[in-house]
Amino acid sequence: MRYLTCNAETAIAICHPHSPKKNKKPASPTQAQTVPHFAYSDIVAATNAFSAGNFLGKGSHGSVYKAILHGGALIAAVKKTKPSKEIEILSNLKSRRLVNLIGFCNDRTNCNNNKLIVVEYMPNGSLHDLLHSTKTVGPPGWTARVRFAVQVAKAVRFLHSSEPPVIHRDIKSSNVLIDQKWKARLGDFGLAFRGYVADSRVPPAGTLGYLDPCYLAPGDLSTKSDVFSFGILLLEIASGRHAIDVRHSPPSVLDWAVPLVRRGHFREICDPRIGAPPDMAAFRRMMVLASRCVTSTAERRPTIAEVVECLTAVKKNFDESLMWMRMKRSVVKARGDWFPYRDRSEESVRIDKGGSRNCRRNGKVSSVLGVEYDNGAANRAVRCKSVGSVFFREMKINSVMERFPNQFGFGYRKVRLKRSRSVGLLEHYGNESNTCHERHNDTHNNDYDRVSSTEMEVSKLGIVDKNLD
Ligand SMILES: Nc1ncnc2c1ncn2[C@@H]1O[C@H](COP(=O)(O)OP(=O)(O)OP(=O)(O)O)[C@@H](O)[C@H]1O
Repeated sequence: MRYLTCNAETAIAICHPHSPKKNKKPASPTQAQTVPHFAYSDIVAATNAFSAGNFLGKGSHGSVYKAILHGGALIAAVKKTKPSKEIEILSNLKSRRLVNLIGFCNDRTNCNNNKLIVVEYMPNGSLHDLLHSTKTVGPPGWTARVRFAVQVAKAVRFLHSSEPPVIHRDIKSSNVLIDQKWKARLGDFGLAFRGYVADSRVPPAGTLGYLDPCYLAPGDLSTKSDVFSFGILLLEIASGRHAIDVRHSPPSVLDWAVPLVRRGHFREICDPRIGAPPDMAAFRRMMVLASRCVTSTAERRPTIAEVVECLTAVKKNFDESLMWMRMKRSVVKARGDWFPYRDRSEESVRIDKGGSRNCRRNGKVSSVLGVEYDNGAANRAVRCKSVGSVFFREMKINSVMERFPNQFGFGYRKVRLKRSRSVGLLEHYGNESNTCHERHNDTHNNDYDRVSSTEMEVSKLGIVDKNLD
């Protein structure tokens, strides 16, 4: 449901919030790429006469239908569009982050003075449905959510950095569609504005709950209005709450979440259906970012480029944390009865080796020669299912360990065995002050490798082989 609608005929004012280029004209229609025109009869045939079977969803301008064109070679979505600049704007934009324009149909008699717009078909529905529909398999997990957020932010960054800039003005979860590769794309340019903002005469428009409160008059339009809507979307993604939901008090996700961020109650914001995020520190950064996006002073909001940068870092942290969790799990899985978990009387080493072809192939656990300690304790090590060597090569272990002390809290250390270049987890149950030398007998090269004992003592967080960085 849209809050206000746009009179698109007035939507060609020329300005920019930060670097006004008043004399710069928008691209003329001739500069726009030629957009294929479809005959109405072709659209009717492609949508099976707008049958219920082809129905995809309903928006404020009408229904959206799946269209099978060119004898099945092209699958598209057809929707009605009000007289607006949507086709002109979309014809000048092409990005894998957007739901791109394929063509249009402009049959005045059949379309009731509206145009039919043919866009790329997104088989996995909208982000709104994924987050809120009870019909879908289950709500997306944290990795998918952050990935979607990064992808949408990149779409907005693409729009804002276009020449002239495009302001979407209707960023919301139902306008984020999921493609066949489960990547998020930004669609619905019915309210989009293309040009430089200073002389804007476009009446404010947007959707209730996502609309920037600073955007009260045409002259208030800026790229920061999109940043505000994106901030609301980010809160929605994190909490699984609708932007406005009258079943809650307060109904607005903004009024509910921002005070929680201020009080530092980040866990309460997390969508209860999917539990805690893999990296709480990164989640906190994400929520602080969302709060900055929705701040009431537009100038204090970050640019979308900053948003992309921050979210990309959050995504990386989430990925790394999940990798550690998986690694831990695989180590625990590999633990045999012969290796008592709770026996902390001696030190022990487990090696999750990424380099063994044998392990990768059959996933079997094999024992390796273990560890020699200065205190002479006999220890055993187990090498378990490989979790991928490429990933490890990219890891900056030092920084990872600093960032995720909790990951190491119960005794795992990540090590790389120098000569074999394999990567392993070292489980360190004994006295922290013990000096530990690891001897690893690789089944393939029979090399004995040593992990520096000094580095093991570097910090309580863990030990790191210097060569890793
Ligand atoms: N390209 C597409 N591919 C697949 N499904 C689509 C596509 N575009 C829209 N849909 C479906 O149709 C529904 C309606 O889309 P539409 O863009 O018309 O409206 P909306 O964004 O939900 O609301 P509003 O018109 O108020 O912005 C979407 O929620 C989505 O499920």
